Amino acid sequence: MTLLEGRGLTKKFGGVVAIEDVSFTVERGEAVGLIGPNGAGKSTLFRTITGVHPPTEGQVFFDGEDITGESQHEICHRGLAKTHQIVRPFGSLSLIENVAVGASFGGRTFDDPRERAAEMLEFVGLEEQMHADTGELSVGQLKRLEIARVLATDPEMVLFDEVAGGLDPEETEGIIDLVGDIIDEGKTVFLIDHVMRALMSVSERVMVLDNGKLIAQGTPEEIQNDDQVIEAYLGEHAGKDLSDAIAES
Ligand SMILES: Nc1ncnc2c1ncn2[C@@H]1O[C@H](COP(=O)(O)OP(=O)(O)OP(=O)(O)O)[C@@H](O)[C@H]1O
Repeated sequence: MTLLEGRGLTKKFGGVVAIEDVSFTVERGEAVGLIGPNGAGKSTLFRTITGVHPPTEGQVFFDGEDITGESQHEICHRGLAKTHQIVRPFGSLSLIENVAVGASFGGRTFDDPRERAAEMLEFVGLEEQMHADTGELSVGQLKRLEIARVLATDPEMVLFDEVAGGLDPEETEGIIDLVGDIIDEGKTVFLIDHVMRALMSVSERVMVLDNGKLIAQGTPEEIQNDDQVIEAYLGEHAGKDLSDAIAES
């Protein structure tokens, strides 16, 4: 059953067409990856879905309802949440306080937001740092904190925007394992990542954006052998084929 659907989504910034006529569906419980060269429109698509900015044209449906034009807050309350590409916690608050604030975003009420925050921090492996200052965290730990913040809102579906960006290989593996745990818990997941090997290891299906257009979708294996996808990436990794780009990512 379809949980998220985009119909003819276009987003223009002045003369720049960031995404153009993008239509897609994500089924309940599915894990879908979104790839594409730099500037292809991936983050814009995620922001358009989650109410950061409304589409110029087209509609977004979540759980059968038209959510086009709703605020981030309203969309979060429906159970559709997104991690931020650049994590900016409240520096003056401890980890548990940051996540407890997250638990209240979207207007959801929990009997004890701190208890919920503590559970989420444990789930992402930050229980020992619960009362620490966010300034003491590594990039990998900040990404885990961001995941805890989003999970605290009790989403049915999570959009991960480059959750492995800027991490070393070991941290990347840890974060991707965590995304795998979230998928195993039954959440529907849509994720962008430049670390394609990692993305393909957790995605059942992969969609490809190039120049704002959805040019292909299929299983990770189909995508790696798709001529249009290989061509889109050849521009970025001149002289290499897609499998090399994936192996090196
Ligand atoms: N707020 C904005 N104002 C103006 N132009 C924007 C804005 N956001 C995105 N763009 C433009 O839209 C296009 C798509 O950008 P977007 O960040 O969505 O691509 P991306 O695929 O996520 O790229 P990357 O992989 O480098 O993060 C780019 O040309 C970008 O400059």
